Amino acid sequence: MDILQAYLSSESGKANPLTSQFFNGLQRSGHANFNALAERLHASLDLNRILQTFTDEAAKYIQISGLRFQAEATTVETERFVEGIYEHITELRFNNTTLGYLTYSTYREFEPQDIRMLHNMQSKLVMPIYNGIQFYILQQQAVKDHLTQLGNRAGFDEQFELAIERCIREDQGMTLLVLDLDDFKRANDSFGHEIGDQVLQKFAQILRQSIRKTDLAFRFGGDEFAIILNTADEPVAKRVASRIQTLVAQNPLMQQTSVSCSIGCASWQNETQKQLFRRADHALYDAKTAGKNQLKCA
Ligand SMILES: Nc1nc2c(ncn2[C@@H]2O[C@H](COP(=O)(O)OP(=O)(O)OP(=O)(O)O)[C@@H](O)[C@H]2O)c(=O)[nH]1
Repeated sequence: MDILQAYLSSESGKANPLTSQFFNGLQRSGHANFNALAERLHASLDLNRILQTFTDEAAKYIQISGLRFQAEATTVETERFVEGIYEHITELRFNNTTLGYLTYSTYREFEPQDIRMLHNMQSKLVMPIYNGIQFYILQQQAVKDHLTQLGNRAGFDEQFELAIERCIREDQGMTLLVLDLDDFKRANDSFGHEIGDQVLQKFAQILRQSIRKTDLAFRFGGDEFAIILNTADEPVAKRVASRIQTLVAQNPLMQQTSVSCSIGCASWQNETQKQLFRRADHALYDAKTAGKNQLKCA
């Protein structure tokens, strides 16, 4: 049975008379009381949880296969989001500014009374969503390096732990690259701190350009960086490292400041975070002592 048939069948509850009665009752009385919902929505700052709580309540009255909230800062979806046949998009506004857009995915078009009720419910969602977005932005700032906009050390620790957990749980590999600019102190001393900052920003851009969306790049601080690659395939890791070194060598600012980059690489081998990091760091040390601008794999 496909999703539409399931939805149209009586088992799915589409034609649930109790729901209809309740809903019609609400409409007749002119207003539904969503104060309890408002309280529950205010109890969390997590956008996913806020959206899920709202959807669970809305689903008592209307069949929704999924709800998505898109803001400038982020997009969140309800768990097990299923694309329906119809989409109903509404704007969430607060203080005359757009917070984002809600997309209801459904198997039938909304009736005017559905829309009226949803708008009533949505009025309870505005403040919790606003607070959730502010909280999300603060959380992002806490794990971001301000100069390069890459993840910072705290962000790395968090993501590195998650990556190792994924390796254990899903039997999927990962590779850690640790990178350090060569002779960056000399570039700083010769061209000044501002140019030094530009070198760091350019290098961060090269890292972003050299990895896939599923990989992550970080700046630890100073001229030290790391990349978590979503694969244990050494040739793939070597290709990424080589792309980075080539882009650095071809870049006019890097050429002008005579900065290159050394890279240490290690793939996960049933070990702890510390052990994997130590192996990659040793490989980086080997690359430095072997003359810099090199890649060494543990
Ligand atoms: N411009 C700038 N420089 C920084 C920043 N953070 C750290 N540094 C400088 O980065 C330099 C790092 O120096 P080292 O660790 O000796 O690195 P290096 O000269 O690349 O040495 P090798 O790795 O052996 O090639 C120091 O001069 C720091 O002052 C920053 O945010 N901006």
